[in-house]
Amino acid sequence: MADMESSLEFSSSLTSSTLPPPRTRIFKIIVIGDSGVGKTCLTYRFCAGKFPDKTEATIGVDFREKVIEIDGEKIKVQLWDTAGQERFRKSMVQHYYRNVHAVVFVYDVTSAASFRSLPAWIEECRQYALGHEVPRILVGNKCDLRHAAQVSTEVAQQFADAHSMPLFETSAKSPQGGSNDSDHVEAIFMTVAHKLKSQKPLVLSQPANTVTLSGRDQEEEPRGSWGCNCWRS
Ligand SMILES: Nc1nc2c(ncn2[C@@H]2O[C@H](COP(=O)(O)OP(=O)(O)OP(=O)(O)O)[C@@H](O)[C@H]2O)c(=O)[nH]1
Repeated sequence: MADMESSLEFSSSLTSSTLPPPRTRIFKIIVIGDSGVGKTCLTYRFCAGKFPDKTEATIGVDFREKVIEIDGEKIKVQLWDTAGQERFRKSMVQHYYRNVHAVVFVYDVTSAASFRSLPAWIEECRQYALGHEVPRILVGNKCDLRHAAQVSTEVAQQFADAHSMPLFETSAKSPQGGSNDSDHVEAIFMTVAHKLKSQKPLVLSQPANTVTLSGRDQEEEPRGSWGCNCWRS
């Protein structure tokens, strides 16, 4: 009996010490759009849960991460907040586009110019070989400034439909996402994460107890297809 107990003890300690740590999947999502549309505020809002006190133009790229749990699985959402200003993005741009799992295009609902720039941002994605198999969403930010809106929901929806993207209108600033009919920032990124999680095959992963600040050196794995625009939350 004593032998049996000690062998059980041995086998359980062997199991716990030899099992690899559980792996946490990482979803790399890049956020792009003109300077000033609110990319930093949106990513900060999702990761820190609040509107930042103060922001400055992003130089190169900033990373923000948040671990979320979906259906009992911990997933790391890694948001790459890219610089909108050309002079601050040139040297970094090729790094944004490596191993990307989803793209968030942002425009400012109070800036028609930022909306008109969207085709150029889509074209840049195409140049870096991000095709329609990579999930993309369109976000109209600053809905708390509806009175100053220059881009109507109808026009934005037509553009989104033409590019097979779901449209979300939100506010990084308002606690409730802007007006009553606006989307919550958290819900938008969670919707993207749910979609990515449901994709097969699996995406990047790492042991749960390691920290990654950059996705640059991670190996690429095949992605599933996600071309339809029918998954609005
Ligand atoms: N009213 C309002 N202002 C916002 C909102 N989101 C961002 N802003 C403001 O818009 C300005 C630009 O926001 P950022 O998040 O720095 O913009 P960005 O797109 O990251 O800009 P770059 O880093 O230059 O590419 C700041 O003054 C923010 O306070 C919003 O939802 N509502």
